[in-house]
Amino acid sequence: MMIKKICCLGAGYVGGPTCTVIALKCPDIQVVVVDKSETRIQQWNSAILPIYEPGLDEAVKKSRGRNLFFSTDVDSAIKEADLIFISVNTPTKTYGFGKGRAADLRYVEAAARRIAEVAVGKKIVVEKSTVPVKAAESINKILRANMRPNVSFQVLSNPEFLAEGSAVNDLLNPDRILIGGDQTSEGKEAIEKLCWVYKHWIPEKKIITMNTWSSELSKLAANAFLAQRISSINAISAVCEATGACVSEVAHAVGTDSRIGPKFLQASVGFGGSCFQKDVLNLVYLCECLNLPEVANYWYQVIEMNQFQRTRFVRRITEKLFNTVTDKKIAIFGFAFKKDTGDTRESAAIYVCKHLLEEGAHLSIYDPKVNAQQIIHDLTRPDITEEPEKVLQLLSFHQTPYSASEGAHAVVICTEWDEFLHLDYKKIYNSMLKPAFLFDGRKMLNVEELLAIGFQVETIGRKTTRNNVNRGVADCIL
Ligand SMILES: NC(=O)c1ccc[n+]([C@@H]2O[C@H](COP(=O)([O-])OP(=O)(O)OC[C@H]3O[C@@H](n4cnc5c(N)ncnc54)[C@H](O)[C@@H]3O)[C@@H](O)[C@H]2O)c1
Ligand SMILES: O=c1ccn([C@@H]2O[C@H](COP(=O)(O)OP(=O)(O)O[C@H]3O[C@H](CO)[C@@H](O)[C@H](O)[C@H]3O)[C@@H](O)[C@H]2O)c(=O)[nH]1
Repeated sequence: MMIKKICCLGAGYVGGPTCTVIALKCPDIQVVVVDKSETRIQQWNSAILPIYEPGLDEAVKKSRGRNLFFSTDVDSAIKEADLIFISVNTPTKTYGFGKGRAADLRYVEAAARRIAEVAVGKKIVVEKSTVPVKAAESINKILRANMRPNVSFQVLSNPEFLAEGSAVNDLLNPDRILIGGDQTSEGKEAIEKLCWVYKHWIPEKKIITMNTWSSELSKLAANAFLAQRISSINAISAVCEATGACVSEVAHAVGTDSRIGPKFLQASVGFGGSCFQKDVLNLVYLCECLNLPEVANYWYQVIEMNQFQRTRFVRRITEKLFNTVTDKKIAIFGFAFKKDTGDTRESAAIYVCKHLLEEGAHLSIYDPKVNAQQIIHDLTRPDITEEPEKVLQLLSFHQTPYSASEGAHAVVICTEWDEFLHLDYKKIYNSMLKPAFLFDGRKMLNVEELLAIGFQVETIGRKTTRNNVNRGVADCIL
């Protein structure tokens, strides 16, 4: 039996783009992406997709209605599919045992129970969501305890490594595809079938197979290593700011060691996104449960350093603005957790804004892909503020960075959108109150040009005040 029909439970940032690329590259396979959210499915079937990813619109248009379908009819899709991806959300638990640490597996469990209830025939169930080690075993138990007669299941782990903002490209040209499964003949047969799907466009040597637990742990380990690199360079950025060393130069020098490599050494206001914090915490909780407190503490430091970096940045803003931001207008450039996405989950901007709002600053916010409704949602959440009404009065939203910065005391760059590289900063400077401050949380702008315009510039990982320029520190070109 080859795979003719695939169903994916969860039409989110992973399920949508992943299935779009499978449908694009496997015209012989019918792919149905289902979700319990009617709104999300309606958006996938409309001209304006629920998520922004470069290249996604075109890819969806090519396959939708041909061999790619988005539907809320979960049961029919499960029944008809040979292979079912579980691509539902696995957020950090906000209640009960493991609160603030463990992954909340209720959506994965609900998906498994639905599959068990309605599936007929032989099915391969593929865990694509990021989960703790041994989640596949739990899925297996749920399926077997509830399955109908004459049904058989094989559960595989196939974690996803795409990054938002480059999802389509990552899916088309992944570094590797990882598939874990039972090392039995049935397990190996299921692995082969999933390999066959990927081999439509991915060279065989990039497809790695292993046991299920290794595969599950590899996903958590990969994200922990990536997040750790960012926390490491951010820790060094604090030393740079205190000494006059320049973090870009240090990162360059460190990254040219071929054993270390240059990627993921970009110091910033802190990492965001739905994955890094959640998955590192997931690993921390796993270690705690395995009675490995030293290992848990080791990885927890990655999160603590990230929180320190965000707080440190806001403290620096406040200090430079003469120790008060109350009633001052501050323009926030960028709200997404990174460029080329409209996603704001765990964005550093949320925490920067939270602290500034607590100090009573007026924030005028501009982001090319995040709408006002989303920002209001993020900044009035109960974990961010106890005074949502007050927060609403302190916020304004803008269609251009120019209107956001008009009459402002400071501009704060939170997201590294390319368009911020090409703005008319002279015009921005002229429209601001003086002294005009610019805080570059992404270390993306040319400090010398901004200083020449007249800005007071503060950037991550470098001393940049005029005094320092005179002392020659401004030689550090970003
Ligand atoms: N976002 C990323 O870049 C990324 C990358 C790699 C891995 N992951 C992992 O992939 C998983 C999904 O992440 P995401 O960002 O796509 O999440 P998401 O929140 O964007 O999407 C999940 C979707 O699943 C739906 N859903 C939940 N339970 C369901 C059910 N029982 N039946 C049908 N639909 C259901 C939700 O309505 C939602 O639309 C997570 O485990 C995440 O850690 C995410
Ligand atoms: O040198 C760097 C690189 C990234 N970041 C920040 O780190 C966060 C995460 O960025 P990135 O990893 O590019 O995006 P994600 O979409 O979160 O992707 C990560 O998380 C996904 C979900 O698990 C994985 O699939 C990907 O492989 C992994 O890169 C963002 O806030 C970035 O701005 C930095 O501050 N410095």
